[in-house]
Amino acid sequence: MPAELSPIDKAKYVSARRAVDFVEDGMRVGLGTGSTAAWMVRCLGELVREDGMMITGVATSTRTADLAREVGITVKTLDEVRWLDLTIDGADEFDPNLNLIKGGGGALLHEKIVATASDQMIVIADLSKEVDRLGTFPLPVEVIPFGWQTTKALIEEMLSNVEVLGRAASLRLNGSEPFRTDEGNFILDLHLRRISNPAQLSLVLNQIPGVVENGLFLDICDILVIGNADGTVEVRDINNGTVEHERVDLVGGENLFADNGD
Ligand SMILES: O=C[C@H](O)[C@H](O)[C@H](O)COP(=O)(O)O
Repeated sequence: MPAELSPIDKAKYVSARRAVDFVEDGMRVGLGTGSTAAWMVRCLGELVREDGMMITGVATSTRTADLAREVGITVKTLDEVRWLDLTIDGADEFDPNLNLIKGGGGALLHEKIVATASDQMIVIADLSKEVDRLGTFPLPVEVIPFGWQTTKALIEEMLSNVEVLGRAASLRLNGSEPFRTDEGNFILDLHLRRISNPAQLSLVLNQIPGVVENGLFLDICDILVIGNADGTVEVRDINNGTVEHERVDLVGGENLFADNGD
């Protein structure tokens, strides 16, 4: 008897299940990182194993690559594939224009490179990620370890010149050590509370020496699939302005549950 999913896992599963409907045989697919994206990788693996779908996955983190191989997806590097048909990924926040904050799991750099290399980006999320204005979730910024305290001070100084409510930056830790990204870099989390001009902030952040990339994903997401615990999903398409409501069968998620490791 499969285990019952928690409400949050039901929401994540149905968003992931609906999103993989966009994947077609032969596609090159960017595979996001995080707990919602892990559901998507599991769903895709099922399509590969049970329906014989042929896809090539490009993973945005080593943990996603490991999971994808485990479930039967062929994984290649972005340099082998170059361009992707679509990327499916989670988000930490989304606003009404489908602008995002990402990087809660520290994978923002690879995620942004992969999403930018894709014809289409589909974001999967539950309603807890919806905000009127970005900034409640601390904005992750990937910085190189060399001189990171100077980089942090430059970021905090810059923040006094842009329209945000908070100004503090904190070094992300893994236990007592700095958290390391897949590139060996550090993450500074910016506690901004409200970002009035995300485009301006993204530009100025990326001009600071030592900053590699920031977690603002602006004008990159094409379709957002919001999952709910009752099995309903909302599919918002920013390009054609449509919003559709559908229902997804939850039983498939319970069968996948035992294996969903992220
Ligand atoms: O670095 C991690 C990614 O940007 C994730 O997609 C994001 O943090 C959302 O993760 P989750 O689906 O676990 O909430």
